[in-house]
Amino acid sequence: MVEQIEITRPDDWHLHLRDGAMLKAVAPVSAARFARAIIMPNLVPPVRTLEDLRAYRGRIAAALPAGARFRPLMTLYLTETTDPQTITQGAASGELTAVKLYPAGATTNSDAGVKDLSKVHTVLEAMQEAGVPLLVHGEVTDPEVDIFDREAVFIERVLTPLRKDFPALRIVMEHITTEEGASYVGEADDNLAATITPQHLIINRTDIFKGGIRPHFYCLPIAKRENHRQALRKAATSGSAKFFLGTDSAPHLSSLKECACGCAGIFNAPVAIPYVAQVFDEEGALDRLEAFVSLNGAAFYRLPVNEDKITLRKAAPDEAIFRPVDAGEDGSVVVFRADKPLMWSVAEG
Ligand SMILES: NC(=O)N[C@@H](CC(=O)O)C(=O)O
Ligand SMILES: [Zn+2]
Ligand SMILES: [Zn+2]
Repeated sequence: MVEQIEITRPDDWHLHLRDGAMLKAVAPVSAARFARAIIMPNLVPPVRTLEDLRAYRGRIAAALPAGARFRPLMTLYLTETTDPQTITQGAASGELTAVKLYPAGATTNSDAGVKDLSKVHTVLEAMQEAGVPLLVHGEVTDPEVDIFDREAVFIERVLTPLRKDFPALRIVMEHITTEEGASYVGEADDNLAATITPQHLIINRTDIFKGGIRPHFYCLPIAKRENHRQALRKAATSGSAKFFLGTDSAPHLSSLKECACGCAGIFNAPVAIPYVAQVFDEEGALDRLEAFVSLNGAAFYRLPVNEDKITLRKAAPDEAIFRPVDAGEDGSVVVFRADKPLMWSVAEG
């Protein structure tokens, strides 16, 4: 029985760090565990220009503890007025790692997103040309489409035509939640990859309503039926280089989740790696954990693999890991906790 493993330090390929007091509260949490992270641009207002991007990168740097070696990989929020030159310049200078597509209205802070994809064709051409990946929140916003079907319908209505129009564009389907998503990505060419979150490997839609409504299990895309969770576990542990960890750690004040119309987003940064280790252990795939959390994402983004290591141990973590994170005078953020006990912890690193 494996009791301890050493792996290359992980990266987080989908992270919300927010701004202001929240940024100060959560940036050190991710920096303590991950070497790098793709920083989501859905601030209010969003990160739309290279000036916005530089200013945000500066605020992130200022929120990190002295001596932290964490590297934020910056992204821009795609809008119908994004200038293709911004892409070309950002790619050339190395400041821009990726561009995020939010269908307008699909998720938290997506109002400034794209309503009509034909309006961003020249931007997508510039991205394809410069090798800048497009990260997609893959859900349609058509109110007629059931919330549990929005990802599968997105693949059919948006992703397939998009890939046909831009065959050389590198795309990450963020936080996949369905069997359809996993098999579509698994069967596609190497220009398409997907991130998977810890929570979608752990909870299904029934868990959201177990014993009452559970706002801290609510995120978008919403967790689906058990067969989908099983398909995601299979994809993550398959060894396929197309799947990698994106925590989608998305902090909201507990007051904004525990209310009549709670926000979508799960904060998991303190526990993401231990929970993913537990999933891989349960699936008998600990030998593939490093690929999922530390190697596959770097390969897709054409970045070097991290040099330092971390050690994971099969032992319950200190209870403090679940303590709500204080976000200043506005309140605190509840940490994701599955109903099943967590039996893995980060021992060193
Ligand atoms: N995942 C979520 O439920 N919420 C994210 C946005 C997103 O990643 O869709 C957030 O910014 O809160
Ligand atoms: Zn999203
Ligand atoms: Zn997200």
